Amino acid sequence: MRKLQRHRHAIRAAIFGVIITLAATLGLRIADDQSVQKQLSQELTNLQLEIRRELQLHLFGFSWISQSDAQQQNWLNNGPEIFNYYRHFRHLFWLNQQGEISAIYPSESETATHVSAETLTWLQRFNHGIRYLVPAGQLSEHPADLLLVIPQHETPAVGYYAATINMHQLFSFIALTHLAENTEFQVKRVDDEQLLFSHIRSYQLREDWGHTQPFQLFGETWEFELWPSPQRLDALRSNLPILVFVAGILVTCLLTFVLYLLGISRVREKLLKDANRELYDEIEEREKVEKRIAYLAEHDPLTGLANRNAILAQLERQLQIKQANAKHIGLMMIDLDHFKEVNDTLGHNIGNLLLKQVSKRISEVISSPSILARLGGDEFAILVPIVHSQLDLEKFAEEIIHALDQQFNLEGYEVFVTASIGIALTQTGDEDGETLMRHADTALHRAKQKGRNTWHVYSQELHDELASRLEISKRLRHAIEHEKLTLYYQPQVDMTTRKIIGLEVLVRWIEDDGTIIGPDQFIPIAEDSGLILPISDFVLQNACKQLGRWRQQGFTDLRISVNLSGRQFQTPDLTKQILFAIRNAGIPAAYVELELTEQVLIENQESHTQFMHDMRENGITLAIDDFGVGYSSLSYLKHFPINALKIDRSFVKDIPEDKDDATITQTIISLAHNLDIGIVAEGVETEEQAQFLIERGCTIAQGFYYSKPLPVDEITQLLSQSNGVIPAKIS
Ligand SMILES: Nc1nc2c(ncn2[C@@H]2O[C@H](COP(=O)(O)O[C@H]3[C@@H](O)[C@H](n4cnc5c(=O)[nH]c(N)nc54)O[C@@H]3COP(=O)(O)O)[C@@H](O)[C@H]2O)c(=O)[nH]1
Repeated sequence: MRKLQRHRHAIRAAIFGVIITLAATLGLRIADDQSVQKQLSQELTNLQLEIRRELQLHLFGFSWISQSDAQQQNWLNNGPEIFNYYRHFRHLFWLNQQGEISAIYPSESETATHVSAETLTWLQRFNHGIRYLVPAGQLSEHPADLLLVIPQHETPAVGYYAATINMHQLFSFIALTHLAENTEFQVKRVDDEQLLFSHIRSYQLREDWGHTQPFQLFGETWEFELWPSPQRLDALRSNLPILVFVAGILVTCLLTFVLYLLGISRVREKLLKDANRELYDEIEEREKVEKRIAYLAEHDPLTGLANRNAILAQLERQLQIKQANAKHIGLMMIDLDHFKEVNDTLGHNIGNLLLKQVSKRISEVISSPSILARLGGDEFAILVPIVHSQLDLEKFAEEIIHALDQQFNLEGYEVFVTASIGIALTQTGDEDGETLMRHADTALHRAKQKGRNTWHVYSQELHDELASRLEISKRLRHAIEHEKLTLYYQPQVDMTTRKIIGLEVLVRWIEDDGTIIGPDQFIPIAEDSGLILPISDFVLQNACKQLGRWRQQGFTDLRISVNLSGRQFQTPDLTKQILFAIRNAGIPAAYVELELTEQVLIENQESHTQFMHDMRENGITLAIDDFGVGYSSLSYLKHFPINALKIDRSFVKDIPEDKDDATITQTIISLAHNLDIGIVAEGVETEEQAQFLIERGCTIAQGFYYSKPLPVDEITQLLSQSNGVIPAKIS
């Protein structure tokens, strides 16, 4: 259908062309046929005229003869001459008044001797001297013959001059001399349809092409008829209609073909145009994509800021062309504190809004030629190409922290966010961009460690410290693999009876030379490197097994407290791991307590809540370590199934002298009582501290006053002595 549509002009031209050609051909053919009809009619008229002329000739000739010599014998004597000149006479004869043929030429002719009375009566009506042309009737045996009669009623001649005309011969002569070739001709009498003459080879076209004309005689009417044979008709007809038809068809075909070609070329043109347009669209699209790729290669799609690649490239450039008036080039790395919680609790859309607004606020603080970039996630960087002193950057960092200090309104949510900032400056001028980035990142890490919402400047000391941490990390891995870790236990004592009721498990690293490295020195490094996981597993497994041994020795009331690291919560099977250790050791879960710091607890509240419920369901107790130094909000206490709070030793250290610490300690004890959970004081070192705590209702404590952390042998010995009651003073 579409193809037909495409070639509609060619189809129309073909149809119109054929119609016009046919119409023209038909019109010409009709006109031509009319002209042929006219010609045939004219030919018939001419034929009749010729016959008449021939008859007239014979009539005049006969009159002249009859008048020139009225003697009947004489003109008959002139017969040969007359026959020679007027060739179509058949007979000349004289009829007397009685109707008898008294003389005839040629004399040997066999004809009737007299006419009938009827004919005679008929002849007698003719006037004297007037010529009559009538059918020969009984005076000739040839029905077509005519009779010329001139009545003579005066003497010496009384009778009739008569002559029969051989009409067949006359017709033949006329047909021979005046009838066109291949033309059919006939003469018949109208009255009886008697055929008088025929010059016919074919009747084929008679019906359609026959022309008739009457021929009036005295007494009867003949009809002349003429029509062409097919050959004559072909000859008569003009070739013009055929030529017009052929020419019309040719022109139509040519026009149709041209329009068809035009149609094809139009289609091709359209296809070409479409292809061109598609190509242009594609090129345009590709250019857009390329621009987008180029843009994305240097920009962060969310904030529109420069990205890591762009700022690194800028940094490299600035390092190369360091300006004369700049002492240093600075790089600040900014990381939002606890951004993950915003994402987790309010969703990614709000998280994205926050990132946009943070980037806006920081942009408002910085000025040219500094460049702000988003490195990814919640991490931003600022390149400061001209730095006169470190102090400038420290002030700048403060400004940024201050700018973020105000709440963010994000689709109805009020969100507070702080940032940690790592600062790095060029010192030697030999630093490359990657190094400066790494330094800023290291400083950022330190700022986080410092408690977040602060900044830290990268320094050689920091570098050395990190190098040392790296070294420790390597040695620690080696120590874990070669079982250089051991467990110490610090008694938790009922201060009223001095009886050991539990033991906190504390890990130690014994070096080959016997040096004991405390967990303060390696736990943070282990947490950073992930080594805390195998360490924690080692501690838990061995502590449970040791409790199992002690229980076998009869210390069945004893409870162990094991510290959990925040990193452990990132392992999916922590619950399984703990339950396995307990079951593997064959100890009741109720004698195992897990200690978590407030900080660990607050991070990932949801997963921790589930974990803590799992623990409680299995009978394991939970204590909050270092209570009071972490978060100001205490509402989380409602949500977690906690068994005990451990008052941080920083509050215990200066009681009872320090009124603030005394108040805080008192408050924590009251809080635990009100919540109906246990309370343990950490770091009790003096009798006064113990007394203060006991008087305020805190009876369980842990501290050097009762016992330092001890290896398993010493603890076993201590437990065995005095049935687990701590002597007044041990050192
Ligand atoms: N995740 C794990 N953390 C562990 C593990 N073992 C220890 N730790 C944590 O390391 C921190 C340091 O522990 P440590 O050096 O063993 O110090 C403990 C005690 O020695 C110390 N303490 C106890 N009483 C006193 C005292 O009277 N004075 C004083 N100056 N120090 C005292 O306190 C530490 C125990 O504290 P806490 O855990 O908060 O109860 C420490 O934070 C350990 O938690 C481990 O296996 N896994």
